Amino acid sequence: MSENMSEEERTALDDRIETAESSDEEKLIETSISTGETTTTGTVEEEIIEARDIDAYYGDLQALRGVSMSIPTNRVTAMIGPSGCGKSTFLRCINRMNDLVDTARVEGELLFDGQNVYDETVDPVALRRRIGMVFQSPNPFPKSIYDNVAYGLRVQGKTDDMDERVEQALRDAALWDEVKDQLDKSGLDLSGGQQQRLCIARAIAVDPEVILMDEPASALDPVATSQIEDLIEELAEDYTVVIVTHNMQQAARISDKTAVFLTGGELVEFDDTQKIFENPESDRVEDYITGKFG
Ligand SMILES: Nc1ncnc2c1ncn2[C@@H]1O[C@H](COP(=O)(O)OP(=O)(O)OP(=O)(O)O)[C@@H](O)[C@H]1O
Repeated sequence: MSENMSEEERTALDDRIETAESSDEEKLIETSISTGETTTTGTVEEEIIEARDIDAYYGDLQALRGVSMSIPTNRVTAMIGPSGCGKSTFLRCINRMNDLVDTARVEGELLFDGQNVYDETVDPVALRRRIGMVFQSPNPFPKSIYDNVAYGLRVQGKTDDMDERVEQALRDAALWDEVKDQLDKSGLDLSGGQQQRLCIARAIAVDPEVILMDEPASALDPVATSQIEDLIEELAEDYTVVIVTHNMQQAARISDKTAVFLTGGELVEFDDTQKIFENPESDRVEDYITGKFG
């Protein structure tokens, strides 16, 4: 419980806890005092990532302008907005993938689990183990299904119980039943949707805390897209998922929080998904959501 509460606040809180009907409600209140934020729907969430005033540049081009937001733990957070507004750039700031672009530069603070990922002491490779990524086009390695999943585990020296770990990752990615009898088959011989679930299995095999997804279903047909959407919702029980999507209906269907970026790399609104889609604060967001532009 917070040390900085006034006597009055403490008494008010004690009253609330006493009258809370269930122990779950008590837990909710407790969480709000330690780290959480109360959302527009009254739920309380812990945050795992906090962006503070992030500016990002590619050479002279400014791709993000003063972006600040807190991303809740074990939820799906969607980034939407018109083409070129900086959604992918923001996603790639989170696990420092932009380091791989020579001209890219990031200013501001991006806290993950309380530490600025841009601190000199942070090893980006170790960071990316904790914050995995799934890309737009499925990109399995030209290896067997088994080896695709085992790859990251071997790199990390986690070679004990390998068969169990591979199976678990494939199960968690909702692919096991389809591939369990053909684990030696090349990952490239799977369908597009299966390949993307294989990439998700590869990402989760190394047990990250956060999974970043950059339009993970945009190259897939409607059935495969729906499977990926179901999977994303399931993954959020164990992982924090941050997804960039062009598809507003997809964001509305699967995300808990939505960030709306508009042209010029500005984050215009960030809130509970329901609020963004039903009653946004900003007229520009309203126009975007209702298809008046973008
Ligand atoms: N590697 C790069 N080098 C130079 N400029 C880049 C690079 N990547 C992105 N940009 C530019 O940065 C801006 C933001 O791009 P970003 O890909 O983040 O937008 P986005 O909202 O994800 O777009 P889309 O929805 O089309 O994928 C754009 O003007 C883009 O042209």
